[in-house]
Amino acid sequence: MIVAIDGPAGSGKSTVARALAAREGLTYLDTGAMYRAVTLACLERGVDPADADAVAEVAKAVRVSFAPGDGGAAPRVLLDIQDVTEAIRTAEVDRAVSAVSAVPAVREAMVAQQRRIAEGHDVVAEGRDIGTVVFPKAEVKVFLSADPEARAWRRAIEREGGDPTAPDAKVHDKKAYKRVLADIKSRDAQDSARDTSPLKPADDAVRLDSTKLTKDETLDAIAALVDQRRGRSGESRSSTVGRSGESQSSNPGQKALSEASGGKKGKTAKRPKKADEPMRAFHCDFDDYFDHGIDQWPLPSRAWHNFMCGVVYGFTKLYWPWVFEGGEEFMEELARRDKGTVIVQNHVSMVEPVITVVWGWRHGVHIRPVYKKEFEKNDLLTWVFSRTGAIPVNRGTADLKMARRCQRAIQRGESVLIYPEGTRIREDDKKAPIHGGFALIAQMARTDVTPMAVIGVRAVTPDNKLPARPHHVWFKVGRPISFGELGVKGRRQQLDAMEQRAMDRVWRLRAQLRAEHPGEW
Ligand SMILES: Nc1ncnc2c1ncn2[C@@H]1O[C@H](COP(=O)(O)OP(=O)(O)OP(=O)(O)O)[C@@H](O)[C@H]1O
Ligand SMILES: Nc1ccn([C@@H]2O[C@H](COP(=O)(O)O)[C@@H](O)[C@H]2O)c(=O)n1
Repeated sequence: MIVAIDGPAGSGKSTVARALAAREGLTYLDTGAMYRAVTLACLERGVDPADADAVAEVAKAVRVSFAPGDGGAAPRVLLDIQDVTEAIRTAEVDRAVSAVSAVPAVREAMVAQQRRIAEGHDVVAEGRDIGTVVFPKAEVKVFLSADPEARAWRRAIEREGGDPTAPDAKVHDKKAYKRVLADIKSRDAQDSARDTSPLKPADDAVRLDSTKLTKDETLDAIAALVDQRRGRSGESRSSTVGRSGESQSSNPGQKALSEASGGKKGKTAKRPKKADEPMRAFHCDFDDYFDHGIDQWPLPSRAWHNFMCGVVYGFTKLYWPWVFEGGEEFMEELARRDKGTVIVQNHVSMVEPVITVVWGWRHGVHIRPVYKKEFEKNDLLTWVFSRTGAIPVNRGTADLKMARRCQRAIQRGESVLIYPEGTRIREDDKKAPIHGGFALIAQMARTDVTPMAVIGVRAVTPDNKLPARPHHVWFKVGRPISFGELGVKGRRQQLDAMEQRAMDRVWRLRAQLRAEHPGEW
């Protein structure tokens, strides 16, 4: 499902989209942040935002992506590998961004990146042209507006460090408020008047004016549309919304919104979460397998899983005789506790995740590898991945859905297997940037990170081509690292320290294995 939320600055798009994403398990896409990141790149490179050709070159050269924020906070914005989350929110970027975003080549580059990010995902995307251009077939389209004064008031309070959603919120600096109001009006005018993808409601968008609505009321109104679209219209939400200030229309979504915002108190019915519902044999989709514990799968699926793991276990033991040094202690430790761990390994081939999964299976431990969604080239492959207990990740986005699935798996006692190098590293001197999402997952699940290293696998496919050759494979299992032992305070600092410590351990374990088995890689 795609939920598109468009509207002018300060109307509440990001606030509502983030909350909706968390509530509905959707991937959140802040497209404004992408245009801001390109604008920052221009400013940093001394490119004049009015020079369309030079701006277009910058847009084509940079890659904007997202990484999960700390413990459910807003996603971090990455410009190539630089974290620009805070740097893109300055008044200087505010003033230049509309000129940059009006350049057609910039829009082309960003829209392509946005569609790529959303591929295969349930997404809530917010911006100016989501319902009209980026996702014209979005299942839910909302055009969220508010009076310019209300929007400037919110932004001014926010800039003073206050919370505009608090009941006693006040603007202290009236001059600053006037400057913000002028900036907002100028941005509205530029964004609405440009030739390419101007800010305007899609014909089939539901219009919602948040001037007199609270944040929760706005969220409830949009969530009601999502419910209606998902066929959950019989259920009512616990809170009600006030007047939207918009007239009724014949648009069915608008009607649903009017009903939702009509002031009638709904029953306090808790919508069952999909992951809590038992699975029914032969009535499950891929998501069911990703969302549920392997022990919760229907009997035929568990039987198939056991059969496959048994066959693969036997085959790998014979063809790639493998050992896990320190593996028995690790399994004993896992057996003593009720939570799983986040396993991180170096990545050389496709052999190590397979062996690690069946090694866990042999010990009665479910190890769920996280795999790139790009591998899902067709339904058959997705079927295979889903039945092995693997969990997909949409790389290049703040894939909170994956993070939450992993968190729940760990809390159920399963462990997750992550390759922070992201790609297979087959040369000694090749260094890949580390994807730190594993530390965040461990933090969300309040568990530890277990480093492991593997060698011997490069000789299985020496030219990175099939057929795979028989060869010995060695794993070394490190001691789980807890956040408490890092000796640092603060969520962000702990994440950084964990990423560094865990990967250093992986590489140290690999060096030890290589010393023990000279010539092996
Ligand atoms: N209904 C509301 N009532 C009061 N304040 C709100 C409401 N919705 C959002 N806010 C507050 O207004 C500010 C602006 O909201 P937000 O950043 O979500 O707007 P936006 O439309 O995403 O703006 P932009 O396009 O500039 O990113 C935030 O501080 C938010 O907490
Ligand atoms: N889909 C979009 C989103 C944003 N823009 C431009 O970026 C500016 C900043 O957006 P915020 O949501 O962060 O305020 C905005 O003023 C637009 O110029 C866009 O063109 N299309």
